[in-house]
Amino acid sequence: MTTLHETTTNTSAAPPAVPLLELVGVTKTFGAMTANDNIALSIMPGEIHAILGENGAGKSTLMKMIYGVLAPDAGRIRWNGEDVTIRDPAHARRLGIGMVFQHFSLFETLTVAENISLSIDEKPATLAPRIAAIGERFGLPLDPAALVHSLSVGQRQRAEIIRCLLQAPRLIIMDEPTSVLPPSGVAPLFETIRELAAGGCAVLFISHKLEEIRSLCHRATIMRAGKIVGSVDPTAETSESLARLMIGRNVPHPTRRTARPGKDAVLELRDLDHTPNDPFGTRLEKIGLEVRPGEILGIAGVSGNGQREMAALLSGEALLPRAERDRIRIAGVGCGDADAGQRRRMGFAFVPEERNGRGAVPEMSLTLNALLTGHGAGLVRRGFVAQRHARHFAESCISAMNVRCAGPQSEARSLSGGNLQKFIIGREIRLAPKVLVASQPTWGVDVGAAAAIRQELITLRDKGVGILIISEELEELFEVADRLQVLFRGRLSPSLDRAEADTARIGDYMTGGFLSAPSIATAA
Ligand SMILES: Nc1ncnc2c1ncn2[C@@H]1O[C@H](COP(=O)(O)OP(=O)(O)OP(=O)(O)O)[C@@H](O)[C@H]1O
Repeated sequence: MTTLHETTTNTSAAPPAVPLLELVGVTKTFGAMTANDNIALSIMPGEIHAILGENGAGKSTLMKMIYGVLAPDAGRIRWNGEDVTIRDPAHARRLGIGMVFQHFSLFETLTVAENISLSIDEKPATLAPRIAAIGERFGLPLDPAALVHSLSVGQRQRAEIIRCLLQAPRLIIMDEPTSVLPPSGVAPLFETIRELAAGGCAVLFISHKLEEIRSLCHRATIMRAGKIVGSVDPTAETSESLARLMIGRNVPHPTRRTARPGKDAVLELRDLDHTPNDPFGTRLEKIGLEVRPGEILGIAGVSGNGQREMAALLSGEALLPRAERDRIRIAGVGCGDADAGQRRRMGFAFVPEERNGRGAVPEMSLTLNALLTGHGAGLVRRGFVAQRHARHFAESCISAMNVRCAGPQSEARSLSGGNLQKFIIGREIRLAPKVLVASQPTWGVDVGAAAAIRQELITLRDKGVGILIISEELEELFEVADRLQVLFRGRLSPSLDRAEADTARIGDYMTGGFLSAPSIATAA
């Protein structure tokens, strides 16, 4: 293993290069939890530097200190060879540090341009064409006039990335920037990053996608439980060896046997047309699908093609008129007009793509978050919360999913992104549903935990549960789904068995290839 300095020190007579950013002995604790322990790190101008680590390893905490969101308890931060105390994000931006957050920091009721104008100090009207232009140039198309609450997670992340690029930073911190980008958006983003680096901008890049790190980054620093455990040239590693360095063991691959689905569907959408209230939403047309007990149906497609609208209709967040209730059926019973609580009582469980706000209440403890959807599962008795049961239930989610936290009393917001996701999945699985709908189930989750979640989903399927997974990650769908359908511009493709669903076929469907098929064209 080489160290950073071995690769960056110039052996000629040129003066030693000064790191753009240097961390010396940086430490941060939260109560008894040491999130960052004596961190030493240096980044040169023009370097694309990956920070790798399991969920909860301390990556985001470290980035937040560099961006002035958190203050270190000990240690020094040096910028361009001089000690600095980064007081807040505005100070970081003045220094030339930009950050794309994993949890979005956009105001929902403002437009994209209004949001960006808050940190750029330029009028939304003059910003709008620049936003459109930079979006166009970097393959991140986005309507500057769109209200943020109407955007998908992927589109919100685009807004964050564009905001950061507009500030022309000298160091750009990207916390899982590709996790919700469409596959076609990754290559242009990498081109952007390479261009930025060629111009001398340093990039700190956090990702759980090891192939991305191998193809993009010059160095990778590996963190485990708050400490740096290594620094490598990722191009000289394989994904397996990087994963091993990160989690300290080989990553298991989920095992599965052929599905033996039951006959009668546990979830059906029949010829469903739906125009969302949101003017920026996607209209759904003639959506039809069936999930039987003991099978996993995967919905592939790039986010923004109706995934949000479909998830809202499935979960009961958006309702159909009573006359159309039969277009959505759970275990054969029409429920299109039933609210989320009624559907849950019918055996429906749901993992939304947004863990904060929809999947969990950030300010509440994990026990109370377990109660949110688990109250019907014996956690409330005679109108009173059964405290002990609720705590045990939360504890069982924590231990089964290996959630890194201080215990069931921890507030949801104190968990790292991936750990909160693991908790939410664990909670929904433990409700013993008849049907589970999970949207982007492993978004932001490390490779080891993603494999564990996929295995849990397969095990749940084998117990006879019908599962619908909406995911942008084709690899994931190929690993867990028994059948696949693709959502494109609010239309759902015919179903393909996993054996017939190769990347080329799905890719064709993802660009609307199925719409020219005679049966669909007629239906249109
Ligand atoms: N505000 C906070 N209060 C208490 N604990 C916190 C707080 N912020 C972070 N932690 C804890 O610090 C540890 C490191 O969290 P951090 O978010 O830095 O991890 P991460 O490596 O970015 O994980 P992920 O890959 O899941 O995003 C976690 O155990 C987390 O629970």
